[in-house]
Amino acid sequence: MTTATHTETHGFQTEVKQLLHLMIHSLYSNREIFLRELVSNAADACDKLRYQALDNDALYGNDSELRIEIEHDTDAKTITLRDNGIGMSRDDVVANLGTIARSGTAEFMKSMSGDQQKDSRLIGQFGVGFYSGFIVADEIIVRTRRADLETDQGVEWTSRGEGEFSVADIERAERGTEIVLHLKDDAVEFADDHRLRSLITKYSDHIELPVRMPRVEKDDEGNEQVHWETANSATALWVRSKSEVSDEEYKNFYKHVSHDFSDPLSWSHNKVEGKLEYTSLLFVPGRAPFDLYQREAARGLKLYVQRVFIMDDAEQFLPLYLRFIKGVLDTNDLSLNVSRELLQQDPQVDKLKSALTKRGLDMLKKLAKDPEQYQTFWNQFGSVIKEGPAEDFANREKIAELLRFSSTHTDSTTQDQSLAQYVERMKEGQSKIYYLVADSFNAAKSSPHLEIFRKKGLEVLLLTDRIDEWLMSHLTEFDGKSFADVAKGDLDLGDVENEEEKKAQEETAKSKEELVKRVKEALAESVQEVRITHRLTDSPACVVLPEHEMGYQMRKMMEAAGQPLPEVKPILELNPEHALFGRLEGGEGDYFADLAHVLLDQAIIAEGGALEDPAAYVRRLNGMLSA
Ligand SMILES: Nc1ncnc2c1ncn2[C@@H]1O[C@H](COP(=O)(O)OP(=O)(O)OP(=O)(O)O)[C@@H](O)[C@H]1O
Repeated sequence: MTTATHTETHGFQTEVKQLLHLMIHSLYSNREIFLRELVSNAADACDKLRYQALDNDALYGNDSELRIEIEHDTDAKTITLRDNGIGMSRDDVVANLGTIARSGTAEFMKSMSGDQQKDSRLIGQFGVGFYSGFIVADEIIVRTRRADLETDQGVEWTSRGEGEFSVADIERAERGTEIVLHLKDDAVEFADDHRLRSLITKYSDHIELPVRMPRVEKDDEGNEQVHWETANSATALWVRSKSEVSDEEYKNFYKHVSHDFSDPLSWSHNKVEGKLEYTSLLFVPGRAPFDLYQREAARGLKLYVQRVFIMDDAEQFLPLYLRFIKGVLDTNDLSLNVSRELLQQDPQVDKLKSALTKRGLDMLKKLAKDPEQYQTFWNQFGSVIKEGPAEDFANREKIAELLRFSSTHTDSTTQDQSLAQYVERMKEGQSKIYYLVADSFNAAKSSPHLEIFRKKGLEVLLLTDRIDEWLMSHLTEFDGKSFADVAKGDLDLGDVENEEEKKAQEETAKSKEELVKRVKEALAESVQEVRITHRLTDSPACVVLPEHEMGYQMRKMMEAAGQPLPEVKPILELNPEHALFGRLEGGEGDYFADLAHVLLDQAIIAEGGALEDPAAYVRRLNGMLSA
């Protein structure tokens, strides 16, 4: 019996309390994952010890055979997990087993709806980790000692998972951690040899460390003898050859490295020998984590050097736009004593990064062959991929092949059209890929700029993600075709229009020169130019921006980021076929000026723009309506 001294009681951080509460609701039918989570932690603790022992062999003491042990006691209704890994100090225990370090967790949990709270896949993405023990236990006792501390610096942590825990100092001869789960009455089924063995095979087979369980045998004299026997295959999964690993094993391994509860969408396992020597196992998750857009969120691969675990979240090996990829990199090209700092200077890192980037892109290209799976991927991660062309110029063509868009071809919000499909559908004489950027799908779909394109049967990509304009400013061409924003510059439909049409348009423009001049005078400072257009069929007017001007979407983003921008005046284009154009031609004095202003303001509104003086617009319009 250990004597506990200096007992203190602490409250759990609010996030932990919320998590414990949610877990009970959402994870009931997934209860067995507690074993996977605790074994993962134990394996991580052994990995950390092995890594630290590279510089300090003394940490092993007289026990260098790293292992995990699991035993149960049916009568006492307990399961005990033990590891001889790195262990924890008292401060570590309070910090690690009383809080959730991941930032944004509290906000995310608050934002979850009732149904979402019951969705195990959502709650699973926190990495419920250690706390999952409380799905099956109504009391957990942790006894631990950090490998570099003396035997009198052991710690005992106890909690019933109800808001608080206590910690005390204990004497502990062994380093590492022991976790005793006192099972709830409805979870005693887990205190069973057969059940535990099958769970270990299911979840922990691929862990390189032996997971051992006791087997009681009677010797010749009838005395009970306990043999510890390894219950998993204890070979790191990525070391095995592809043909030996089943899909089920890959999926379980993904859950181990990612702490995700859902299956991955796809994976890519490669062993490379030659100039670079590495094994990589990369996964595409099925669902985006809540902190995908938070700068400080953990990302990156689990890094091993010659099979020794070096660090989690090694972010140097993949570009940001592939930050959702999870997995393992095991290489012989780095030295065992690499640290995060050293990684930044090592030239091998860049080579590995470009190799893994290629692997990642190839994996996505393959995934794209299954349109349904790829759509799931795109809906979750598409806007991250859109960061690609700006970040990774060298791979921009490959990235462009992976992009999916909404388009006038489908007129649906689903982004499912590739550039290759667009190019295939291009009309004879069409040389450009047309696109339109707007704030929302509806604004895009009914933009006046599309009128002529619809009339001529020309497809236009409809871009409504915040990042789209940024994306398009980094994509210059695809398959030899350049991109053209339909709301910027002069309208150029190339050879889709014949010479006669062009000539007729020029003539109309010429004959209306006088009117254009009058409108320009009436609008004075509000526009930089007025011209006649044939872009429009139904609308009387639209505004366009000069070819190289920043679009409205990007302006809004820059302004929101506190970046002041010089004002740009729009170009107003008028539709000579429209009835209101006829009114303008016949208009005089105030009526003429009011109508010119109303047409300009309406064009800005249709564009999703904000009027500088909305009240003036309303006044003018009402004046005209009641005239
Ligand atoms: N068996 C163990 N030995 C040593 N430290 C442990 C052990 N189990 C947990 N810990 C420590 O407690 C921390 C919190 O564990 P928990 O499982 O809650 O989250 P995590 O493993 O960090 O996160 P995630 O599960 O999302 O990866 C771990 O990071 C580790 O530092």
